[in-house]
Amino acid sequence: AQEGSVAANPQAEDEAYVCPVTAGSSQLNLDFDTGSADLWVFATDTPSSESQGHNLYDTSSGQQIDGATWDITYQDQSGSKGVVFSDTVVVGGVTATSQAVEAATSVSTQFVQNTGSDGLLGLAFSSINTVQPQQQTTFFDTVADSLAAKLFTADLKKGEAGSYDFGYIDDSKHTGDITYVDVDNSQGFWGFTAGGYSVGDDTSAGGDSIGSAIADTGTTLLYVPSSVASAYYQNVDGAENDSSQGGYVFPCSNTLPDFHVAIGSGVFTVPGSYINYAPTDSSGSTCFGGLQGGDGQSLSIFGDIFLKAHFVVFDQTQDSPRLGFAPQ
Ligand SMILES: O=C(Cc1ccccc1)Nn1cnc2ccccc21
Repeated sequence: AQEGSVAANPQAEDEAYVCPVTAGSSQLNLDFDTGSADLWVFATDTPSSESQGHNLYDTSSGQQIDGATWDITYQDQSGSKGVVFSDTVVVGGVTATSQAVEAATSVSTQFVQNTGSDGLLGLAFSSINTVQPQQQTTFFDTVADSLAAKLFTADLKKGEAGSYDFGYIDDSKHTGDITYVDVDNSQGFWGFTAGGYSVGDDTSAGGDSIGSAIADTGTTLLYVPSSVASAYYQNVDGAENDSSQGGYVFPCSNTLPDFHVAIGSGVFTVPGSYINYAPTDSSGSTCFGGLQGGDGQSLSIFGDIFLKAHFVVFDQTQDSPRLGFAPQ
């Protein structure tokens, strides 16, 4: 049975986390993304005007899947599209022998400009993989039956390398028990229900329930209902929701309160320091919040700001999928 571990390296400001992957004969740094299900890469097929500064997948090592194409657009309207090869993909020693590697023939500017990432490795459910006419499986689904245990874990960290482990739980990476909750994968995501929340020294996480949420390593920040974000920033002097800056900003001199959320039988805390995401300009006087209100959508996105404060188990060992959360 296979098991393995790979480093998750933070990009600037923990905007994303990239992991070393071997695809065929190529070494790539890919953004592991539990919010999507395509493994796509910058490749020798990618126009050179779009691929400068990126490591490239050499398509000559793979077998092109005849007629297969893909096209993905993310929530922020970034995206890419292309053709598909079958090749060997190795992550932390775990080998997928016939993995669909989606080579980009067109990539949007957000990805072109982020030269620290050579593509994405989707870890959501294969039901939302975009390859047509025949849908392909994620890396995890491709290797799942060969793993010692059908699960992977994410141990992202603030400002330092964490890890993704496949096939086993490393109990040295978490303190306390793992709290498991049911997953609703009907939309292809690692969906769960978040309960009440509280702010600062009140660790009760009572109050109104946050509701439907997804665990999304491909999203940088933590997006909650606008009422929750408003209640949080009431506790921050000088905070304002500035649409021209894209959301809540506040004077960087603030010490931000912790944010607590009930999930299953547990209460999970995001330290206030994690919610002071980054300065909005070089003067460093105004800072952008790591906790933001969703743009009216009913789905909360528990992105890296939340995930990097915890050890998270993405578990398909049971008849139905589940998520496990533990303090790190
Ligand atoms: O798109 C999202 C947020 C989202 C909103 C609603 C439903 C599901 C996910 N995350 N994401 C996941 N991978 C990404 C890659 C680029 C940009 C955003 C990305």
